[in-house]
Amino acid sequence: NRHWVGPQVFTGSCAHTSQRSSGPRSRTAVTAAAESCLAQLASMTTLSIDTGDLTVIKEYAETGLITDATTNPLFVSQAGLSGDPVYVALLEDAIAYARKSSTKEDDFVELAMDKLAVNLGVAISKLVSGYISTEVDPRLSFNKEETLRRARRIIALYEEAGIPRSRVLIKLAATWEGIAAMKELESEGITCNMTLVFGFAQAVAAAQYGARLISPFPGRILDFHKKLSGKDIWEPEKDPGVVAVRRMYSYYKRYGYDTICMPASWRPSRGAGHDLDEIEAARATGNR
Ligand SMILES: O=C(CO)[C@@H](O)[C@H](O)[C@H](O)[C@H](O)COP(=O)(O)O
Ligand SMILES: O=C[C@H](O)COP(=O)(O)O
Repeated sequence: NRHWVGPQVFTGSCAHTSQRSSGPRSRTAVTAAAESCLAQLASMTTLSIDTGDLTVIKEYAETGLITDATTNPLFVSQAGLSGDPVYVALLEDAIAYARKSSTKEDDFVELAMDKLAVNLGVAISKLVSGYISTEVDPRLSFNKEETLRRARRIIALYEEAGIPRSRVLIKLAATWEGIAAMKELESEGITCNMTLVFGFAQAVAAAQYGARLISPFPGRILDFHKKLSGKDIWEPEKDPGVVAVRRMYSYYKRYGYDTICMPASWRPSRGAGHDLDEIEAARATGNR
C-alpha cells in the first residue's frame, strides 16, 4: 500500500494561516472531491498533513491547501522499512552519519534513528512551507533530562542540514515530564508540539507552560467512549472527542493563550462512509 495511512491524513490547527500558498495549483492524484473537502477545511483552518509518505505529501502540497506536516515514530519506521530507494537513501545516510559520529552501540542506534527522523523531515521541508513536526522517542516520555538531550540533538541535526529551528516543532508526549522539558525548550527558541493529549488538564498545563502547539486526539477519545458506552454512532456535535477539543480550544480563546490547538486522530463520528463528518467536527470545535 503506497499510502501508509488511511485517507484521514490531515490534522487541522486552529490558527489561521498567513503561510498558505497562493501559488498556482497543479492537479496530480488528488481527486476533485478530496480537493473540494480540503478547500472547505482550509477555509476554516491551517492544514497539516499527517504522514511521512513523500509522494502523498507532494501531491497534497501541490494543491496549495496544505502548508504543514507532522510525522511520528511510526511514519519514520515505515519509511525506514519500506524498501523504496528514496527512503533507503535516507536510511543509509543516517547509518553512515551515526557510524561516523557515535561511539557506544546504544548511542549508534539512537543517533541513527534521530538522524533518520530528521532526514525525513528535511525531505518534507522541501515540499511544504510551514512547520514540520519531529517526535522525540516516546519511550522517554517520563524522563525530562533525556527528552531535553534528544530534542536539542534533533534541532542541531536540522540546523546542520540547513533547516532553521523556526521550521521545526519538536513533538513530545504531554506528560508532566514532557511539559517540563517543553518549558525549557521553548525558552531556547525550540518550539514544541505537545502530543498524546487526551484530557483537558494536559491541554491547560501545556498552554500555561508555553507550548507552541498541542495535538489532542479526538479519535482516540471517541474510541474510548465507544468502548465504554457500547454506542457506536455519534452526531459530530456530540462526539466526545469533538466536545473535548471544543473545550480546550474555547479555554485557549477565553484566556488569551496563543498555543495552537491542532487536533490529530480524527474519525468520522458516524463511522465509515461518513467522511464529511470530519468537516462537521472541525466546525463543531469552534475551529474558525
Ligand atoms: O500527533 C500527531 C500530530 O501532531 C499525529 O501525528 C498523531 O501521532 C497521529 O495522528 C495519531 O497517532 C494517529 O492516531 P490514530 O488515528 O491512530 O488514533
Ligand atoms: O504522536 C503520537 C504518537 O507517536 C502516537 O503513537 P501510537 O500511534 O504508537 O500510539
